[in-house]
Amino acid sequence: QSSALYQQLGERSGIETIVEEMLLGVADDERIAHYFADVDILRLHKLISEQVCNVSGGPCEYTGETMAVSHNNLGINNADFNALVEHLIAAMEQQEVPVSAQNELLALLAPMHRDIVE
Ligand code: HEM
Repeated sequence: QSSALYQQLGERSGIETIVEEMLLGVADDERIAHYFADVDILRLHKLISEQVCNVSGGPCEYTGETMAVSHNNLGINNADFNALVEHLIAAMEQQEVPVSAQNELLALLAPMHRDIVE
């Protein structure tokens, strides 16, 4: 049984759209785009979609690396983290995800901050 949050995010296809929009925003944001210059974006899209699906209570397994390993030595700071979150919020707004569900997802991602930011 999938969670209410997973459903409010639009299930698998809604989540894939949200993550795609987020990555498009990131790619267009000179504050943080440079981090992604040499990254396989299709793979990243797949992995972040899996992860969002999984943490939101959907029927997905996350097959990527831990957040600590994958962000190790990238030098990501608080402002970078907040910039990416801005694009995530904008993408959820665009998909008309209710604000309460947006906040629920952000609360589930927040604990990852300590593994991502240096
Ligand atoms: C809650 C916030 C974030 C989540 C959920 C997240 C999630 C992920 C995931 C699932 C991966 C793939 C892991 C793997 O390769 O197996 C990844 C990789 C990556 N993330 Fe994040 N991330 C977040 C924040 C950030 C921020 C703020 C930045 C930089 C501004 C960033 C930059 C990167 C880069 C550059 C990679 C690719 C690393 C590589 O392939 O060498 N991430 N992230």
